[in-house]
Amino acid sequence: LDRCSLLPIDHFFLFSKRVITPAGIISASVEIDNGKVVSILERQEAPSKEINGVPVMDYGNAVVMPGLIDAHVHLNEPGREEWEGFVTGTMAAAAGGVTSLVDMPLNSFPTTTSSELLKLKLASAAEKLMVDVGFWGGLVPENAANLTILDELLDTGALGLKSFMCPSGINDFPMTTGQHIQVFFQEAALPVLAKYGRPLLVHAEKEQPGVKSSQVDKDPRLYSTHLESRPNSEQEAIRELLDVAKDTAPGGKAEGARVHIVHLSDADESIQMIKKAKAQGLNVSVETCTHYLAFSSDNIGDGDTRYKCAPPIRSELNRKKLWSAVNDDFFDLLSSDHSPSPSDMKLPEEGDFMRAWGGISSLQFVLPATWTAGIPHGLTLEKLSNLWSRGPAKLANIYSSKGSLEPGKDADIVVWDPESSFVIDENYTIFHKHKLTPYAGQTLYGRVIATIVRGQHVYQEGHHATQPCGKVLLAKSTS
Ligand SMILES: NC(=O)N[C@H]1NC(=O)NC1=O
Ligand SMILES: [Zn+2]
Ligand SMILES: [Zn+2]
Repeated sequence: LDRCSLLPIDHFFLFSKRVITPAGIISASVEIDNGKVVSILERQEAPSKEINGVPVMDYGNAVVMPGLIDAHVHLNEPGREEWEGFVTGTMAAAAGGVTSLVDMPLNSFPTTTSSELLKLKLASAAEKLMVDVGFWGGLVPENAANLTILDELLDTGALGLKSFMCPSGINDFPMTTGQHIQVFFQEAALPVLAKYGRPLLVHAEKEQPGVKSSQVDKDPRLYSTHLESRPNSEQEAIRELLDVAKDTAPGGKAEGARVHIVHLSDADESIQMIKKAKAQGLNVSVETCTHYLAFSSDNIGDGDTRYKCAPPIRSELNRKKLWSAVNDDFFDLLSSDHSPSPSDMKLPEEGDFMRAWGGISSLQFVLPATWTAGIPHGLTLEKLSNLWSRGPAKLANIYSSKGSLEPGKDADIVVWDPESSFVIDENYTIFHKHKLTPYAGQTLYGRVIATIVRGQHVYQEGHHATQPCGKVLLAKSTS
């Protein structure tokens, strides 16, 4: 018995009337053998129970789609596994239809800022993964001017680098100022980023002088106190970052280097600047997160720190503008920025927004939450799939093997029912280590029926495979 899968067979067909392929949504049978998609054949009705002795799983009208790839997750292990960890994090991912994720270099201790520390991560992840997991390396002042350390970190397989332009909330992951990033980019864009073809991811927010201190007299239980402490926190950081990235355009001095802006919340000035940069050919990409598309400051109650994150969730008007940007194909991908903490660090009793941990717990819910928030805005299944699978696979450079359903690629699949709703109540199993989440109590559309990682049914209808058989996703070294 193969305990990696709830369906211990290597070779099988999936049938569904809604298979999401790069060529559109078709009624088809998908043949899977030895972890790979072998063929996708259009057919209107399910074949019989077997084809030449090979079993057929008939999923009827459920959607068969590439598994989600969440390129922005904090699993916090080693060092802070009491916050989340590889086991609970990847179980939640599997339950939510996420077949690969990329772990952030911070909130774990130590942070992932060198080859040795990445190896420590890899050792710590071994035999705990229910889905496939890659790793971003950290760019911090200490290594930003050390090309040898960065080269080794990428050579060991970090999928790219990530840095913060504001305090990260974690003392051992210090911020890189615009100045640091400028120097780093001048020195390393070609020999490090372009050499490996890997992106620099940036948390693009800047603290505004005087703003924080002007908040001290305000009521910390009001969401507005948090929101107004970071009013235009993204714009100035993005302006500086785009200035640094100007030579990434074709023919530019830094051609081949890529910059990615994580978790955009500001739908005004920041979007205009990024649009302009893209139009000028700069090699920049951008993500937003489900919580910015699902929630707005208008509906956050006093003291409800489950919603505290940075950049902050902004107004309802801003949320609508983010959806317009989704509809205009402005975003390259969506992510969770799952950044949980022990519940007491969210200060649920005091409800103090200024002192509570900033980070939202969401990994298990991003598929139904994105879909539910998107329905009134005309979100299509194909767009959802592109934003949650193709886009992140391209960012992480794993699109040759993942991120779409095509013959030859990994059979990473989520089977789900967009029309079926469920309530996240006390009867619903949350696999995150800590159950505090702003999605609690919500009714969401989009029940996950099965999650398949490289041909293995790792999750089906509330149950996980008994053995974690996820792989680490290491970038190929250039040598
Ligand atoms: N350290 C950390 O995970 N910070 C994350 N949390 C959040 O809300 N935004 C972040 O960048
Ligand atoms: Zn961030
Ligand atoms: Zn993050």
